[in-house]
Amino acid sequence: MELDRVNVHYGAHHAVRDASMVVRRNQITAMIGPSGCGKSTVLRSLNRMNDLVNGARVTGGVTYRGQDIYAPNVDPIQVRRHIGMVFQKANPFPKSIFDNVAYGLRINGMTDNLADRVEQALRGAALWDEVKDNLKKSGLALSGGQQQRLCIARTIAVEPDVVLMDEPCSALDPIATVKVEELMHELAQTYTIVIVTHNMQQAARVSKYTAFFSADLDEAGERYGHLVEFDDTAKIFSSPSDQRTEDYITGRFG
Ligand SMILES: Nc1ncnc2c1ncn2[C@@H]1O[C@H](COP(=O)(O)OP(=O)(O)OP(=O)(O)O)[C@@H](O)[C@H]1O
Repeated sequence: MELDRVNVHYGAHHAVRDASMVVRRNQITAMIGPSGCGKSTVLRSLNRMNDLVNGARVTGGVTYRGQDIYAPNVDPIQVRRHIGMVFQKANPFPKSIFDNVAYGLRINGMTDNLADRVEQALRGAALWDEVKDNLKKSGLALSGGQQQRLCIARTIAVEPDVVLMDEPCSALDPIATVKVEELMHELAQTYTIVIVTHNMQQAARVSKYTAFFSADLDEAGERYGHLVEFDDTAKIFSSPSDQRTEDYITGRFG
């Protein structure tokens, strides 16, 4: 995917200015930066999730495999089918484990071999062994870490290309976090992953590329977010080009 000078407004507030970066296939790309610098906003612009936010407006180019996802003939629901999303707080439906995973499959008419598809998705999310004897149990009865993996299973069941993750581990304990991080590495063999994280160590551990965002004040004193630096994760964390990145990763601000 490619972002070309992406700008996002919420009503009159110009929240993100001129963010340009690429998202490489089958790699994990992390977005880091202090609170309010627009990481989630930019993430949501990658699958038109901002369309669902009142007053949000995205301008600039977002292309997926060369196609402008904001072009008038593009159906946002199809965009989200190819570019799925996992949220900060696991949000299983009040349904059985099976039906949680089958939900998107049914909506998208992917009901041939439904049970196999559900199994594959649960295996892909490293949850199958823990739930295979309890598929009728409510998704809400699982632990937090299991719920997040159920949400990952639900997302990958419809076979997206890209999985966007908005702070997927921030509500998890360290053991569940390690499981989801290990899972990300496995998922990256099949999917392209973009993760927003507050946790710099997590970005350093899991990602190949990192985008560092920051927030500044404009001439009118309004806060806006922007992309400071995008590079290999190893470079961002060892010898960043920009002093602001250096200050952030060494804990001098943010
Ligand atoms: N739904 C919304 N409606 C109005 N303004 C919003 C909305 N979501 C975000 N914003 C504003 O856009 C700016 C960027 O917010 P965003 O949540 O993208 O930042 P972030 O870097 O992900 O922050 P955090 O790390 O705290 O989650 C902030 O000023 C925020 O107040």
